[in-house]
Amino acid sequence: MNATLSRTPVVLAHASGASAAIDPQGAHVLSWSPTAGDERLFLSERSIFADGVAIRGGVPVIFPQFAGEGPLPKHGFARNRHWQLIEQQAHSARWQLQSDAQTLALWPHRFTCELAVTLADRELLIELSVENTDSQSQTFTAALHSYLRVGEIGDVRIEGLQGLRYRDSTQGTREFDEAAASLAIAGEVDRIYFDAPASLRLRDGERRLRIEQSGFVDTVVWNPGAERGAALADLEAEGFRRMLCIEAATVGRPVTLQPGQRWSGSQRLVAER
Ligand SMILES: O=P(O)(O)OC[C@H]1O[C@@H](O)[C@H](O)[C@@H](O)[C@@H]1O
Repeated sequence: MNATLSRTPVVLAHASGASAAIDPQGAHVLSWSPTAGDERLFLSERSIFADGVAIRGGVPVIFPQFAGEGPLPKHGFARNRHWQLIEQQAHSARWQLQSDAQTLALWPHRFTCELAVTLADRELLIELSVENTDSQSQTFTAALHSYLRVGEIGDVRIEGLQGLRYRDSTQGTREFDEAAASLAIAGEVDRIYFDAPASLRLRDGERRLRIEQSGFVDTVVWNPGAERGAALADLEAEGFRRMLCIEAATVGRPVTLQPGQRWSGSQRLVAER
């Protein structure tokens, strides 16, 4: 990674009072407040801001491999690369990541990714697109790995997952059907919900967050729990209590693009209360 590249975050602001900050490494949203003082994303106090090191919190962009679903380093390489800022306005900005010698050495496919971040009144929209700029087809998995800030993990509930098939990654590849209309998080949770709905709701005390996705077909729910959380060197003590990842993802059915084809997926966070 080029150490001379600036890591100064881009700060966006909207007339409604909303703000967001995005690090050029990974085009990584670090912070989103729909109103002043109401931070909705979790960012670990122990996160390491070194070039090429993944940030613990915010919204990591996962491409071209989700977790350990292939031969690449965990979660691929997009989150560890410097993205080029290609457009910036007061409340929106767009970054680009193109294949280069380093990405081709890891994954032999030419591509152009774009990430657009747009603030609106009580809303944050994150849109990822991938274009196959190669002469061969390419297949990938991807996610917007959002770390949502919560008051106390034991008190939150996720609505909208009932009836979905999921893979419980804490039990290898075993699959189950979600029975809960309102899912509580007790201990480590690491699940891929297949064919997820376009909208979920997170209840967190008085706060309500609507989580919408399009393009991405799955939703990942992850919290490391106490034991695994303590083993993450870049997560502060008891940090697992303050975070819940609800990720717009495409894992179960990877995307295949023919030369010249483009795929896009988005996640929209709406602070209802
Ligand atoms: O520690 P990392 O590489 O950022 O990954 C965090 C978690 O990311 C989640 O998306 C995965 O489902 C988990 O299995 C993984 O542990």
